[in-house]
Amino acid sequence: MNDQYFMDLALTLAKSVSGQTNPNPPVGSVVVKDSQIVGLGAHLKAGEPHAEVHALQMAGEKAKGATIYVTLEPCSHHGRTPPCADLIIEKELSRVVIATTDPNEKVAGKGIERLRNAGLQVDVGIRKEEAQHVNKQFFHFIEHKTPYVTLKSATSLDGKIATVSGESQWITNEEAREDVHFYRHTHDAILVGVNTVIKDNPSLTTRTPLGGKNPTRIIMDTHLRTPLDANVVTKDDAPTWIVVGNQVSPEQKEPYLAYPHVEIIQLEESSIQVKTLLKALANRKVMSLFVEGGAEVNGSFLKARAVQQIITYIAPKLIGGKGAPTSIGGDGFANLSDSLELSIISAEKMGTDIKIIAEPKTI
Ligand SMILES: Nc1c(/N=C/[C@H](O)[C@H](O)[C@H](O)COP(=O)(O)O)[nH]c(=O)[nH]c1=O
Repeated sequence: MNDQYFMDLALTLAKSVSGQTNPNPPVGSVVVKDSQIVGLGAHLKAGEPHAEVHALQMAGEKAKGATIYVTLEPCSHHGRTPPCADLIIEKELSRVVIATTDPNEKVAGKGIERLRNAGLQVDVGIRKEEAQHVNKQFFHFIEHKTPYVTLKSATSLDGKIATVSGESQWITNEEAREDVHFYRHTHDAILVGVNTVIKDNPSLTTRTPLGGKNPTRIIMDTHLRTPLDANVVTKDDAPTWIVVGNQVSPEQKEPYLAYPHVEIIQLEESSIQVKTLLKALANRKVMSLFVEGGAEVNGSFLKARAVQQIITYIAPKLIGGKGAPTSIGGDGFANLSDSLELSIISAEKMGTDIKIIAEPKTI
């Protein structure tokens, strides 16, 4: 047995609650005494006990003299729950192993300092990269005060998202389409352009075999063309925010007031700038955004370089056609040197299709 073994278990617990702890980070914790696991836990929901509290509750008396593994530095400030650092001291553990420190400059290092001042041995950095990956949405939001953006595309092998006649359902297979719903569950909001609403009339809800959290539906719709009979308007299984430009009149907005779950967010500018949109969403505590297209919307996010993760599903079929749309439209980059350089994080078969996860190269 070693520290990595127990931290891997804590990370598995943290990964398992991705998407349900927002606006808090997903955290996992394991308590070990004489190489025996005596307690484990994860933070299950914002406002409820932190992972350490669950693990220490399970450990009971065995916590005395034990080691606690936690994927994120124990909190030292009074949030909606008392500080975990104080609880660890009170339960008289002897050692604390932390994967990564808190990115929030207000609290970074304070929990560690308090634990060391109380005489506990504290080791930091076991499985640091993995923990930062588990918390990537939360860390990005804290550091940049703007939502973590995942751009998703589903294309044919020749990069098309529809035929020249506009037919698009379906290009990728059942398994790939179900996989998309996992990302809907783990992101606070999902965004599509009004053309996708008009063409596909999507519901944008999370439909996995066991359900899942529905993200807030965001429609980029400068001139408010979202049809009143669209699913995102008539169905209230998730909030719908329609983002419009400053030329939309009160009369145009009035019919949407009949739908309590629909809200119109009017920006100061005539055409929606991605950066302004993201700021407005961050102000509404949207920490993560899943962009499902279409091509023009994807093009605007690419141009703004406002993308942290790209998920592409590729089906083994060729569609062709000069006029058939590809996954990223817009103006694009005239010079190759301006293209967005990526790192391929993973490439895996998904039934007959391929799923590729990529991230922009860190500058
Ligand atoms: N055309 C394809 C996709 N098309 C994605 C479009 O955004 C489509 O409108 C929404 O996925 C529909 O949402 P909902 O199911 O009604 O909630 N996405 C895919 O993953 N594969 C494809 O083949």
